[in-house]
Amino acid sequence: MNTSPVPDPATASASASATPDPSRKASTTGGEVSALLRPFLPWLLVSMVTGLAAGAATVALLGTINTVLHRPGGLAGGLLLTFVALCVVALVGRATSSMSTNLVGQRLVAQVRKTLARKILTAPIDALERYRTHRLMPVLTGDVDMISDAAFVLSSAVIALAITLGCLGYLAWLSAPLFGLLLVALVIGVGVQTWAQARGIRGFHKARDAEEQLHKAYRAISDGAKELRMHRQRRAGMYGGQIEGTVDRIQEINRRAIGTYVLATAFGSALFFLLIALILGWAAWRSMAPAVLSGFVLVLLFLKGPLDQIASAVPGIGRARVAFQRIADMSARFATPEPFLDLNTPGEAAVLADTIALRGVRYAFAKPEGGEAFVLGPVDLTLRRGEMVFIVGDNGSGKTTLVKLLLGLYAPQQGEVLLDGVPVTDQTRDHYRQLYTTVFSDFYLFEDLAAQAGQGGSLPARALPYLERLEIAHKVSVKDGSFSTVDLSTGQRKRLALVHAYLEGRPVLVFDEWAADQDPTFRHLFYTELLPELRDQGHLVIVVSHDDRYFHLADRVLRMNNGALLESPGSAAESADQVGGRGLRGDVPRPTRAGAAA
Ligand SMILES: Nc1ncnc2c1ncn2[C@@H]1O[C@H](COP(=O)(O)OP(=O)(O)OP(=O)(O)O)[C@@H](O)[C@H]1O
Repeated sequence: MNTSPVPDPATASASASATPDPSRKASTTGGEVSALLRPFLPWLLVSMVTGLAAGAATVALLGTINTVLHRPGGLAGGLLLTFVALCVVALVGRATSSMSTNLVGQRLVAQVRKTLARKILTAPIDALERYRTHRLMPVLTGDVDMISDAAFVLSSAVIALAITLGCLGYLAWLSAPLFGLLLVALVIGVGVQTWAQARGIRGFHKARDAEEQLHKAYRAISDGAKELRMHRQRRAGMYGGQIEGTVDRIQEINRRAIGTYVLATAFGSALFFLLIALILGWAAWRSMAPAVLSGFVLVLLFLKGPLDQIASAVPGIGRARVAFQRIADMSARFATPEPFLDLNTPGEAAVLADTIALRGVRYAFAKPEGGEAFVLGPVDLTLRRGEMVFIVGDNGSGKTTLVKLLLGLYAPQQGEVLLDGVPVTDQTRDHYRQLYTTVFSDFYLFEDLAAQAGQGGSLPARALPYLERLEIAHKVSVKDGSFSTVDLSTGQRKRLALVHAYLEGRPVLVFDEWAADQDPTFRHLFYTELLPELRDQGHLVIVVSHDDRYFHLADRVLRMNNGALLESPGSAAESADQVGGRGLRGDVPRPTRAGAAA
């Protein structure tokens, strides 16, 4: 029996899909953020060193200017050379620091984009299903862009910080008592900014939560556009209640958060002018060398620029921190990829020699709020090459879940799947999946047929007979490895998905409610000709269906009933008459819930 490491989500908290737990967030974020930044440490170091050099050179320039102001000869001789050299260092240092910070920012964004895409592509399907799409998109777009924007701001903020530190050093050297005064003002200013930052970040977190709600509403107005046209009350509720309310809430939260920063910055400016007044007062009270006083005031006034730059960068950096936490949280949720899921090499084609079997397979979903957890199985089932098997049952009885287990999309929490008698393991599951071509009821139609291009023969020529057979050749052609259009009716799009299936030529074909959108004539053709032909070509054909008029055509009918599998007694006997017993195993009907014999 497979002792899969996949945890039973039934025992997991149903809140897994809700807002992240802050304590968990804090513990995961630090690690994820430092893992994201680690590859860029050398560049960050370059940025820091050159930024500090530019800052030091700028401060030295200020010192030189102050000296020149109090020297009779003005800017000449050695001082001129020093001035020019310092200008060069300040400019080159600033440019290098800006470029390396920007490079780090852009590479970081590119890295985050690739990492997230990779994580989504390799995440277990059930983990993706728990993390809802309306939560995924704001992270992939808004949060990543936020970091990109912050990278620009950060580069000037780093230099401003370097200049500030240099200026502080110079001021300390100029006059210890005046520097003492400045230090007191700085401690108060930094304290107020820190308070503003904490308050601002709290606000940005709230706004970010509301943005998820907004995204959900945006999805509803695009995906549910038709329904909303038809229902005035719902439309009004959607706009007035959900969108307007959420947008106003976001606006209000952001306004307050940024307002806090603005107040803190204004307070900082007031403090600054008070400080200058105090220094001038001090100079009047205690005699002081003019060069010291002018130098102090000159550098202090200059310092206002970098300080303002840092203050204006703080909200953006605060928002980037929130965005970073969301990215890190999503990253941590998908931290356990499916093992052995290859993104690079096409690999060998999978082969079905004889059977696919489920042995004691059980799967339980997480318990939804206020509802019962759905449990499927344990299920025992053997399917053979060249069989046409229908999976039938009421809505919500577990047909799609059974198919997902069969396809290897869900790993069984108990039991095992066997391919030709060999258990499918984590290592072989992705290869095993390549046996199947699927058309789900909520299928996604890829326009390009590139995956089939390498199989010899011209793709348009190979596709044409299928397009003709499915009566869509007058609408669609294949050009440059893609369908010329997918702007078709739902039924026609499903026919295109079937063309994919034909062209792929994989051993097992799975159709989940394929015929539901087809007209009666084509539905008849599907059940009576297309499916039997595929079966006769040696494919194992699995059909999830509610079309009871055609159940008698199946070699076997498997009925799902509230998570239990029951092989329909009629189907085997009926089918035995019709298909000469092909693919039948003479199984007796057997409920395969817990306790059933394997
Ligand atoms: N991602 C999920 N999380 C939690 N429960 C789920 C999830 N997907 C399905 N379920 C539950 O599992 C049960 C079986 O769902 P499934 O989609 O397998 O039914 P089905 O037989 O294919 O239904 P239908 O005929 O309506 O397509 C449902 O009751 C549903 O509530």
